[in-house]
This record gives sequence, C-alpha cells and structure tokens, in this order.
Amino acid sequence: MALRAMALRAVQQSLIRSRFMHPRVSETLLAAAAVAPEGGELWTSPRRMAFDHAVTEAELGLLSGAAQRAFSSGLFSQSAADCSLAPLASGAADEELLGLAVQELVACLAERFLQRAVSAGFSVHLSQTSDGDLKLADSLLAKLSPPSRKDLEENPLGAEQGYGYWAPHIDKANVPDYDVSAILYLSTMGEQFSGGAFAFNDADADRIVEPKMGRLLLFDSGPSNLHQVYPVLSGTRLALSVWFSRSLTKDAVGCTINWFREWPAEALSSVAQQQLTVNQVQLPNFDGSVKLFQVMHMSVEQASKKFLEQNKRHVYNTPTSYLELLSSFISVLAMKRKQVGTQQKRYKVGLEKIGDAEEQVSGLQQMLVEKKPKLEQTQKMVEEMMKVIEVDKAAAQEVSTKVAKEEAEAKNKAQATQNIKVLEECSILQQFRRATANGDGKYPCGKDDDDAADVDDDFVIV
Ligand SMILES: O=C(O)CCC(=O)C(=O)O
Ligand SMILES: [Fe+2]
Repeated sequence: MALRAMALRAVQQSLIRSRFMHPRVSETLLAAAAVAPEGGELWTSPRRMAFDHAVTEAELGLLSGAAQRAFSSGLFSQSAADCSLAPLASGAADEELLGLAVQELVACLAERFLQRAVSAGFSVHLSQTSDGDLKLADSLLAKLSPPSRKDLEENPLGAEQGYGYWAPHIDKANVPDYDVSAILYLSTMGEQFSGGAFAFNDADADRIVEPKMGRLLLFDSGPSNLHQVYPVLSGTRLALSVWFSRSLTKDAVGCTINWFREWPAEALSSVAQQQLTVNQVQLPNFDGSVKLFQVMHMSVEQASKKFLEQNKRHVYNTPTSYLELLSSFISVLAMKRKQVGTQQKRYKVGLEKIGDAEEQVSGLQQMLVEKKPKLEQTQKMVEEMMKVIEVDKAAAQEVSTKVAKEEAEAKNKAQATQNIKVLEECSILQQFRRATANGDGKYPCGKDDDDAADVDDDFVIV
C-alpha cells in the first residue's frame, strides 16, 4: 500500500510538472448555464461523466442548509480558505455538527451515485478485463472560500501548484483505495461564488466543468484524471465529494483517512520531504527532521482526540496546520540562518582585524627589542650632554651677570662723559657770547645782558 501510494505520488508529481511546463489553454467542457442531456454527458477517454439535476431540490436544500450551518458553527476558522467535514465518518465533530438525518441523506445519495457510476461502466477497471464491485469508500463536504494573498504567496511552487485546495492532484495518489470520484455541487458558479471552476489538467489543455447546484461529476480517480479547483475569487463554494473503491472491504468505510482531514503517516512524511526539498532546506539530519515533523503532528492529533474525550471540546489540527508548521519552520530557519550568517561574517572580519593588529604589535615589539641597546646608549649620551650643558649654563650665567654689571658701569660712564661734554659746550657757548658782545655791544639776538644770564641759567646741570 505504501509503495502503491508512493508510485502514484511520483506519477502525480511528474504529471503536474509536465502540465505546467506548457502554456495553459482552457476549454469549457460543461458550462454552468448548460443543461446536460437526460442520460448525462459521458466522455470515455479519459472516463468522465456529468449529470444535471442529480438530486431533488429538497435534498439539495437540506444538504446545503446543514453544510452552511455546520461551517458557520464557530468550530471553523471563518478566514480559512477551505473547511471540510466527513459526513460518513463516525464520531468526531462531523456527526454532531451535521446530525443523523444528514448522515443518512449522504449515505442515500452516495448509494444513488454508485448506481449511476456502475450503470455508466465505472466498475470496469480500465486496465483489467474483470469487473470489480464498487463500494462506497469515503465522503467529504467542503466549503471553499477565496485564499488570502498570504496563502497564495507562501505557496512554495507559486499560486498554480501549491497545497491549497487549488493544487492539481490525483485522488488515488492521496488515498490509494479510491477508484471513482463523484462530486455533487451544492452551489453555482457565477451565482453564489466566482472563480472556483473544476479543471481536468490534461496535457494539452485544462478542461473546465463549471460547478452548478445539483450537478454531479463522476470520473476515474486514477492518473488519467489529474485535476484541480481554481481558486475561488469571491463568495462561498459548497460541494459534496464521494469516493468509491473496488478494493475496499465494507468495514473500512468511513475509516479511510482523508487527504483533506487527517493525513496518514506516510503522507505527512512525503509532504515534509517534498516541502524541504523544494525549498532547498539543507539539514544535517534530513530523515530525522522529516520524522520529527510527522511525530509532532501525529502526537498533537492524538492529544486533541484525548482532549475531546476528556473535555468534550474540539481542537482542530488539520493538514493546513501541518503545512503551516512546515512553512513556519522553513521561513524561521531561513531567517535565523541569515542572522547567524551576518553575525558570523562580522565575527570573521573582527577576527581578521584582531589578527592584523596582533601582527603589527609583534612587529613593533621586535623593533623595540632590536633598538633597545641603541636607545640606552643614546639616553646615556643625552644624560652626559645635559651635565655639560648644566655646567656651561652656570658659566654663562656668571658671564652674563658680569657683562650686565660692566654694561651698567659703561652706561654710567657714558652718561658722565655726556654731561661733561654738555658742560663744555655750554662754556664754549658762554665764551662765544661774551666775545661777540664785546665786539659791538649788542647780543646777536637783540637781548640784553640779563637775558643772556637767564639763558646761561637754563644750562644748569642737575
Ligand atoms: O470540489 C471539487 O470540484 C473537486 C474537489 C476535489 O478535487 C476533491 O475533493 O478531491
Ligand atoms: Fe480531487
């Protein structure tokens, strides 16, 4: 079983890859406005079939009313892009939320869809000649809403190929027991919601079946029918999916773990492996880390079941939580690696600088050792020179004092000489005056003798 699932997933991966390598062309197989003819529309290769008015108006009203009430019950996050309930699963929230009447209705509708599938030839295995008894395997009631920008952006393969409900997939690759898929639409594209078309991702084109209230779509669950739901752009899209199996025992009904609700251990590890590989997360113990994610998710699942038993309260640990766990791990790891990388770089540069400085210091130390004897010698010389200078300075001081004294004496002498010279000049002047006064009885300047005596008095030397 594990090998079959792995092989199918590998086929799924290669189909998805090859499909998205070519530009996308879409063609409408069945528009919402079209009314399918009485016996339904059958496409044989790959095997697909569609009917309108597959259930009565009353059945539609009951089912979609119950689904709307259940999904707005507060147990579901109203911002989640997809919410689902397994109406045929025993126990858990599904029974409580939908009620027994709805469970019975779903079982009855599933039986009707099975008869349609058998009469259309779906019980014949495509690659085998023998017929197999088709049995009801599982059912899922899903509410799809527009994914947030974040949902689309965080999608590692881009909006087209992620793990949201819009991911192209093969039902049988998710649950290997599934052989025939049946989808009953409970709302109409263009009325209750926009976007959200169903597309078969064929190699040459996407073939669209537009959801329409009461329309039933049947197709082989295997690799011939890679398909997706385009993201819902507005409003709410409701649908009931039912799967039939040729290999399932009746006891297993409702126990099959559904891809959208609880993933089996191998699905958890394959998703973790793929997420880590696609995001090129290098881990020292890759397998151990994958196992860790698987164990973490499953242990929370177990704990929430226990919590429900003990406290009668639901804690939803969905595959979306698992994808969030993986994407948080990947983004936190990338952020931390970046931070540590920057610090490591800075640390390295710092270490280099310290190394350079160390080298320079040891060079200087070496130089110091080499120059030390010369320095000591120079210092000695300087000291001796200082002594000589001290002695010279004292002698110079003595000479300077002596010179100053001699200079003062010389100055005095010069002053005295100057005085004598002035006195001599005065007496010469007096003599000259007298001599000139004796000649003509007059002073040359017209003053009398007394005036001349006054003039003499001016030359008194103090
Ligand atoms: O809702 C639909 O149109 C398809 C859902 C689907 O692909 C699934 O449940 O596997
Ligand atoms: Fe599907």
